[in-house]
Amino acid sequence: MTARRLVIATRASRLALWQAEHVQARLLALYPDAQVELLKLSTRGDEILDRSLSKVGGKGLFIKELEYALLDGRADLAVHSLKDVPVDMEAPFELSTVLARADCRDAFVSNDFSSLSDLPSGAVIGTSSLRREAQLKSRFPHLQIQPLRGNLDTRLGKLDSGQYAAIILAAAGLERLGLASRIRARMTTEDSLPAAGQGALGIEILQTRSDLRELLAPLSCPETTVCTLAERAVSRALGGSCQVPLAAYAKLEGTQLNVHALVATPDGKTIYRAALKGPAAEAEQIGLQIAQDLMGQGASQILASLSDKS
Ligand SMILES: NCc1[nH]cc(CCC(=O)O)c1CC(=O)O
Repeated sequence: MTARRLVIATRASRLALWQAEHVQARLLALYPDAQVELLKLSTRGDEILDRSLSKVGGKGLFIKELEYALLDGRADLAVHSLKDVPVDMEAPFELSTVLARADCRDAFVSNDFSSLSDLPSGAVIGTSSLRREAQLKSRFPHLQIQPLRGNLDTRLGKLDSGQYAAIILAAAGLERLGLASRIRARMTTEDSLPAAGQGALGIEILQTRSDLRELLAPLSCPETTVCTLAERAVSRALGGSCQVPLAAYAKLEGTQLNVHALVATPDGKTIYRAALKGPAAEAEQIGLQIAQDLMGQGASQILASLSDKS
């Protein structure tokens, strides 16, 4: 590899910067002669902190500005939390690389309680994720859910100011920011099935950049790639967005992929679950079959009623 310059587009939040710097460090370790720089951008998703994201247009909000930078050549690659990358990425963009996953579980964070089962009736839990809300309401119907927006530091600040008895956050984000000590309990995937791609990082490039595809290949984690292929296939087949309480989680067991998914009503009163094991080589097919299973159970009505409202 000859010396060259690479620019990484990133959001400017502390978590996004950690992720971009992680990719920067991995690239520099591989290509010590390269010059790897960060281009920090503000996205609409970062600017809209007062309204529920599900009402203002969903996940793409966090990545558009980064894609403009790829298009006009200001940046070569964009680093994202895979969870925030729309499942229907289209030409000229490509999800070229999925890196090794950190803990994909949701974390229970509280100053006063050590787990969800310790919370008294009526206690207020902060989360703006419909997926977390539906699963919480189903498992702990005596708790109250209140919206919680903002970056990780903002959300922790709101917990500390006493507005919530507890909040639910992705364990991976807290770990990356050195905040793992705030985690009181990691929720089992039975109690809170994660979002497709949770805990993994994805790199986006222009499809025309086969030079980059090769250069980034050593960063790819084959296990995480295959798991998230299945998870994102479930989400894609269900027209997944953050307007829908939808979870998908895959685990690699030898050569077999074990995939679990659910679709719920936001009140948690109905939860359709599906699971399927199959050869890892058929990851996307397994995801598709799970989505069909969920649709057959009744998920299609939930999806239709939620899209009517938006
Ligand atoms: N929805 C925002 C978001 N996107 C990625 C993470 C954390 C890191 C990850 O899951 O990869 C978070 C925060 C959270 O859900 O608590």
